[in-house]
Amino acid sequence: MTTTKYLDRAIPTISLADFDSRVDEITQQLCSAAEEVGFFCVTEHDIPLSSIDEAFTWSSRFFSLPDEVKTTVPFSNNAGWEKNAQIRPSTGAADRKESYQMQFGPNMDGKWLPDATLPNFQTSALKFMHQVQGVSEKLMTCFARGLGFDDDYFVRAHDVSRPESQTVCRLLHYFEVPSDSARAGEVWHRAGAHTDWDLLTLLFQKEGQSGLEICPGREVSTSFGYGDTWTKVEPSTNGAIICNIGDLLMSWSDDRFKSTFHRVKAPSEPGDFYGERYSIAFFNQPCHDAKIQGPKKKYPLVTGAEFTRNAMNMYYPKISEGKRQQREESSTDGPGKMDVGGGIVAGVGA
Ligand SMILES: O=C(O)CCC(=O)C(=O)O
Ligand SMILES: [Fe+2]
Repeated sequence: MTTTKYLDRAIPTISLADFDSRVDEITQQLCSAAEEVGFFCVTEHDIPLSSIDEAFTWSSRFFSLPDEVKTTVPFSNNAGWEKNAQIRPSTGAADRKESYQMQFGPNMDGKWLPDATLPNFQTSALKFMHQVQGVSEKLMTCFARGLGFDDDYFVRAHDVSRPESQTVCRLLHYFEVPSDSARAGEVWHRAGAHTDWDLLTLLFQKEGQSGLEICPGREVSTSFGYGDTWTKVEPSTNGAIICNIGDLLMSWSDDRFKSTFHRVKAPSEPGDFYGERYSIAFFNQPCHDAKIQGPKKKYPLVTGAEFTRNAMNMYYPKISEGKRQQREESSTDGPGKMDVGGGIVAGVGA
């Protein structure tokens, strides 16, 4: 087995305290973090730690439900539940996890469980999502300023009160990995290396549940290759939000801001975390009718709907190959590796 090469890279920590009076300073810090690493940590963001803890409690309540219940809200159109069904082009195999994607508007029709099944879940989830949207809007304001757009430019394009909204909050649950999996010759992908294809991702992790790693160095949003030297991003202990630039903001900034490859490593080396792992990712997706083009017009103008479709086309052939490969593997490994969620999960902003 090969040993992972690691490099300590500093992940900038940026405080949003006194946002209105410090907006220029924060803009400058965010823009340089986005230009250099593509990942940064946001503190003093006004979401209380208790709300984040509560969101994780709801998440574990949701995932503790029997699969027969969760399968009544199956994944389609970027909303709903899937299990072992997301295939990454970088690995060609399914991530061993389950996820539940929630949106703000009509895309969730039929995708919320009835209140009798999980009382107050929908209300609590939407409350948390609006809090995260609030932080996203501050970051969007700064990135708009940094690029010379008017302050509301990105906020308008990501208006979650419109039916055209595509923004997604994704609850994630990675399964425990058997500690002898490497010896048994098995590879348990948690989240294979990828970039997110949204504007900006806000990620909540749980203390002690490590595994997130980044690999900076991508120069243009149209390239797929990434290096082999990783940097660990440890979960925060104080409610800090880990944020990363997605492909959409990379192309919308004419490649000035970097959408960085990252993964949740399949544990295989001493010190890796093998236990079950929960995280929550909030993907800021453009409204269908948003018009996307950077200030220097490096890439042709596309709408939010077209951008998502182009991203799907770029990944889809590789995903299909992966699906075939997974089917072949499943036929020798037995039912443990079959999709429960069914179908290919793509176009999820990640
Ligand atoms: O679970 C994590 O920590 C990261 C998840 C992620 O990168 C994604 O879902 O796009
Ligand atoms: Fe991601």
